[in-house]
Amino acid sequence: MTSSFTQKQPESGFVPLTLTLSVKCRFKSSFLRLPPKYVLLRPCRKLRPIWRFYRSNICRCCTSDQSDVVVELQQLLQKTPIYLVGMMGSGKSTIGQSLATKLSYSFLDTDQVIEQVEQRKITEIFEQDGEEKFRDMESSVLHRIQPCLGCVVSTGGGIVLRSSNWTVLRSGIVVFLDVSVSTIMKRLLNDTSRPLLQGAEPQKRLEQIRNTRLPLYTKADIHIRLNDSYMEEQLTLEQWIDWITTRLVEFLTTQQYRSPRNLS
Ligand SMILES: Nc1ncnc2c1ncn2[C@@H]1O[C@H](COP(=O)(O)OP(=O)(O)OP(=O)(O)O)[C@@H](O)[C@H]1O
Ligand SMILES: O=C(O)C1=C[C@@H](O)[C@@H](O)[C@H](O)C1
Repeated sequence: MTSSFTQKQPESGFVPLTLTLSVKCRFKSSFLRLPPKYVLLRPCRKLRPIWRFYRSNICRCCTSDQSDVVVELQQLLQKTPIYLVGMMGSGKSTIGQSLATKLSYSFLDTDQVIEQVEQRKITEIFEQDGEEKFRDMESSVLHRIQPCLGCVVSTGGGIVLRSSNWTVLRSGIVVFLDVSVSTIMKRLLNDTSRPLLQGAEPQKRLEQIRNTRLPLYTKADIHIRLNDSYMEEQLTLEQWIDWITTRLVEFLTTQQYRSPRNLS
């Protein structure tokens, strides 16, 4: 995709603008792979198709507003399910609900479905039946909701542990919300609903869990990561959603998309 065009020196008809796109775009990471050197303001007729391609593929983030991106994404998705994975407290349920609303998708949370089916809280299930039994329930719910066309599914933090779950996850687009342990600790400071964090030294436990699961989480199609806990806390929900939608469009319009998916 990096056409020789982007490396060209300015010629007549080009107005060189050494714009740093990061000034205009909120999230550098989604398009820094194709940094344009020159922006064509008055392209000659021969170059107009290239310019159109350039504008729609490289400067999407700068030239369109988010509603354009959402419409484009809906068309690209064709109801393909989106599975959010990540650590407890990474925001899968919170972000999932908003993302679903934005895309006119339905929203499902595997933890909530388990609690409704079992008529028990997850902490009670862990206490009474143990973690393995909970994992069976989680797996069963995930398989039963398939194919969840037009759904954003917020999954339990441990869904990635069972390889059989990946056959379902792979029927959609898997998005890993990677939030730092320090941010999770702040979010879940007074929370008692996550059984795995109820022992002593919850931060140490979170770090252990994250380290063990990271190779599994990173099997996701899209990895959403800021690498900066201060920024993580500053980002509004709307900004998280804009970022994810932009990354989804990018994913679906590049060769990263492993179509066709098994949606039957
Ligand atoms: N972007 C955010 N900014 C600030 N707080 C957030 C954000 N996302 C989630 N939270 C808060 O963090 C807590 C956990 O969020 P949420 O339940 O969405 O995480 P989760 O990934 O679904 O967790 P779990 O896997 O344990 O269900 C909630 O109190 C929520 O309000
Ligand atoms: O990370 C985990 O293993 C868990 C995360 C939550 O979503 C719940 O599924 C449960 O508390 C276990």
